[in-house]
Amino acid sequence: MNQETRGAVLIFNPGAGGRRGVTPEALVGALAESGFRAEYRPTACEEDLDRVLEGVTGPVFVAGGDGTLRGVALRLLGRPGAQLAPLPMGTSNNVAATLDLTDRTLDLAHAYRDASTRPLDVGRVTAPWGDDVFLEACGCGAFAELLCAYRPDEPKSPLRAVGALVSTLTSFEPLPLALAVDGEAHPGEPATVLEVMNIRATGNGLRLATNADPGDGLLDVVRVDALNLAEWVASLAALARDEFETLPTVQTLNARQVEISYTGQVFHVDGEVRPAMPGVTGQVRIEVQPGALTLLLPRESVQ
Ligand SMILES: Nc1ncnc2c1ncn2[C@@H]1O[C@H](COP(=O)(O)OP(=O)(O)OP(=O)(O)O)[C@@H](O)[C@H]1O
Repeated sequence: MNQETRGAVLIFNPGAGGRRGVTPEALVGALAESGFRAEYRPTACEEDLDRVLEGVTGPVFVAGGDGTLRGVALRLLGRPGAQLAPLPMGTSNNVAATLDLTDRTLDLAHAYRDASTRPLDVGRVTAPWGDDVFLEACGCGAFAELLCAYRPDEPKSPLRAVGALVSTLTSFEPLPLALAVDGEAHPGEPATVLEVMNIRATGNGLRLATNADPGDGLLDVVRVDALNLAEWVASLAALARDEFETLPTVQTLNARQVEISYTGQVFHVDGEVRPAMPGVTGQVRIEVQPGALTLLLPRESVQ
């Protein structure tokens, strides 16, 4: 691809957790050396993206974490020619980690000198609370409850995270869920976690779907049985070893379409919470939209 005179837009989240002294000016300079005339369009909050991305097509470099990438991705959906170019600068960077974008932000901007495109699937959700789109994952159970207890809209706090973990683990009851995958019913015991994943990790780098590929046109359904204390400990140890899917308490299925019974339980969509709606019943329907977005990535990271 000849990138010598390509115009582009740079989105830079000054509040992203992994910024470490990187500036938008330094990124514009590095991208210029990589062959992109990147115009930096400042944003003070996610809502500003509506204004700065109006009518934008072509490459959009996103310096930020998963929240910033989600904000840009949702606005580029359905725009022909738009390309999402991640420059991971967040705390967890789950999407970037799945794409093997592990270089430092500025080094990565230089690596775009030799860039190439690849498709990125998204998950589409139709639920009693409304319609949603996810890049990472959507699910219910202990992780969604934990995120809800943590209150992700408030400033990050390790102390609040510990409090949320303790309150969730001591009060959580496994959910008796009806699950259908590509139209086939999967009866099972109550579940501790049910996650529909597009990438390998969600939350604070929880690698629940070790082998997920965000461009294969499939979602990974990860279901965890009710756990006793020893199994909780084994699960955490397996997560740390990146072997979560090998646990006997975990089932993983590939799916194009998933239906989960809804009895008002808390869900999460990427890093956002969809709070409990007591008394409401129905279905949560989740479908993959293959290649809904186009990624622009350094060629060395495109398999
Ligand atoms: N374009 C933007 N400009 C300014 N602020 C933004 C923008 N997009 C999102 N934000 C705000 O910044 C917060 C943090 O962003 P982000 O999630 O990208 O960083 P992080 O939390 O450090 O990374 P990660 O989600 O990978 O752990 C978001 O929750 C949102 O409130």
